[in-house]
Amino acid sequence: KQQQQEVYEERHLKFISSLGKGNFGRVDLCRYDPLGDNTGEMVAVKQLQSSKQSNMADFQREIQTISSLHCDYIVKYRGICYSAGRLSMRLVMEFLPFGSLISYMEKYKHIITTRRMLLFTSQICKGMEYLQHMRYVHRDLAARNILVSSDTLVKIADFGLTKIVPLDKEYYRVTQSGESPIFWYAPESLSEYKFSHKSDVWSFGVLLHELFSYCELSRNPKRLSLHRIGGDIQSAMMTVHLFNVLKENWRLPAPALCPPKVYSMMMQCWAFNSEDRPTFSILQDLIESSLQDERE
Ligand SMILES: C[C@H](Nc1nc(-c2c[nH]c3ncc(Cl)cc23)ncc1F)C(=O)NCC(F)(F)F
Repeated sequence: KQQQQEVYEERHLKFISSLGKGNFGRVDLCRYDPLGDNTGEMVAVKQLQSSKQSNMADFQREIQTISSLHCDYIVKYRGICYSAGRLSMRLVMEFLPFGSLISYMEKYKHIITTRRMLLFTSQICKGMEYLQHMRYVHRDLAARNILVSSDTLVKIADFGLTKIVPLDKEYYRVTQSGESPIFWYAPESLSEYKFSHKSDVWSFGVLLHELFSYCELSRNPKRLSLHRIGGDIQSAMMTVHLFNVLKENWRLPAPALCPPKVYSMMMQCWAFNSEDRPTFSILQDLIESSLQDERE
């Protein structure tokens, strides 16, 4: 078993390739190779792009969050690399070789079974149950933030927008909207910037829609929503128009070939009133029941 390392020395962290860019950060594939013989472990290393004060604080919080999470269905924290000289530090995480769920589904959509998609759904739901137990609200649950560890294991990643729900309230209210993934947002998040476990359940429903649409770009939530509200709306009005069509009970249409029980699950996640949405543990039962229906 790989030992849990806390501090990584920059001189042994060998850059291999860039994995992608997030809101304010960049993630690279590196080999941590203290022996210098290319036998070291592969790791995913995240660093800030802009050293703006506010981003530094958010990055510190992201590190604080991910280092406190210990769950099979959440990407593992490995440690920290303090860059000599540069004031910013780097977050070292486990590297998941199969990449994001979006690229995985595009590549394997012709051979992946409904049963396997329900297994992935169940794992994400378990990860979210754990996150809720820790009083964290993810706020950016989407297929782009799910990583594939193997053909039978996916994990939740990217805790850049994650917040802790205060003890005396059931929700977290955000001040600035920033780069908002509004097409994954619950109505109360669109209208009042309120985020809770129940808004994470709404986003989980949208993620389910992505998954059962095989993460096809032509069927993605943003494109389908823009088609409904009219693509020429300027962005400031987008939130208002999206809220209004949701208020009038428009929802993302059932993906082709989607099992009725699965679409029904999505629709329950998309209850307009947050208290009418199922908890992640109720969703787990619904997923188990759908799994029974799907013989491999
Ligand atoms: C900015 C980075 N983008 C990407 N990362 C990876 C990746 C493969 N394998 C990985 N193993 C550990 C990590 Cl942390 C990332 C990757 N692949 C493609 C990307 F575009 C990222 O963090 N994305 C959020 C999330 F991790 F949820 F997908």
